[in-house]
Amino acid sequence: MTIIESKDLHLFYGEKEALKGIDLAFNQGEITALIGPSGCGKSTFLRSLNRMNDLIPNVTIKGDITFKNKNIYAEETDLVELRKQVGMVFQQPNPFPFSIYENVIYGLRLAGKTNRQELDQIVEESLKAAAVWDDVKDKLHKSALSLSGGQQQRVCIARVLAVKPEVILLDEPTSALDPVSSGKIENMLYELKNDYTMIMVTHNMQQASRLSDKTAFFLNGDLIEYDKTKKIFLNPTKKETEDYITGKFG
Ligand SMILES: Nc1ncnc2c1ncn2[C@@H]1O[C@H](COP(=O)(O)OP(=O)(O)OP(=O)(O)O)[C@@H](O)[C@H]1O
Repeated sequence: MTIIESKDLHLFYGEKEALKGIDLAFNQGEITALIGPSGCGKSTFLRSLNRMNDLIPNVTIKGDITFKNKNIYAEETDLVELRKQVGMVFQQPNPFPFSIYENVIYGLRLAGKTNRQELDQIVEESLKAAAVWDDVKDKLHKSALSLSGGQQQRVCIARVLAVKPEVILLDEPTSALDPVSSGKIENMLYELKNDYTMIMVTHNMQQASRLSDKTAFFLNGDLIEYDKTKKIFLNPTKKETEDYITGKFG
């Protein structure tokens, strides 16, 4: 079942057309990898899915994005609610300068939740799901900034999980991390696969092929090919896809 979908999506930064009519539908419970050379529009597309591009001046968007059959660009859209349901993890871990505990419950506090017992439980569940509970359980009230980059990224993922999103957007979530931390996050995302729909920009072809059900290949603002990950990696239809996968460019 489709949960989020773009229809003929065009995005301009000033005069520059960064997305040239993207049609893509994401199924509930699947992980999709967005791949393609630098500057082809992957992050721009990802950010459009929860309206993060709204924050950038001079952006014009045409076409539609629907989340659970509702147009997210409609005037009545509640952006806080949208970003809760369609959460985002960035390339650089971005914990707030508060304690680990306060980071995880940030969204819940905004939503007015104050029951200590309930918050404690959500903190534990979210940190466990993000595979960082054992690292931090004895220092929940220490600053999140005191953690390693990999631990910070997992706390940021816990922060997203705590508000129970339906879709998680990940923009190169492991590219700033060492291989051990990256591996931990990859395994954790794999475990979360059944409970969430995930859409992930990655430059790491092994990561895309290990983790994702579907892969979308972008080039110069166009979607060139979108299919099951196996098909894209083993038997792509388009020559451009094959050239990219085999490392001929990018
Ligand atoms: N805030 C912005 N203002 C103007 N142009 C932008 C902005 N962000 C991105 N662009 C341009 O839009 C195009 C697509 O960029 P985008 O970051 O989406 O590509 P990408 O495929 O995610 O690249 P990378 O893999 O390097 O992150 C590029 O030409 C980029 O220079």
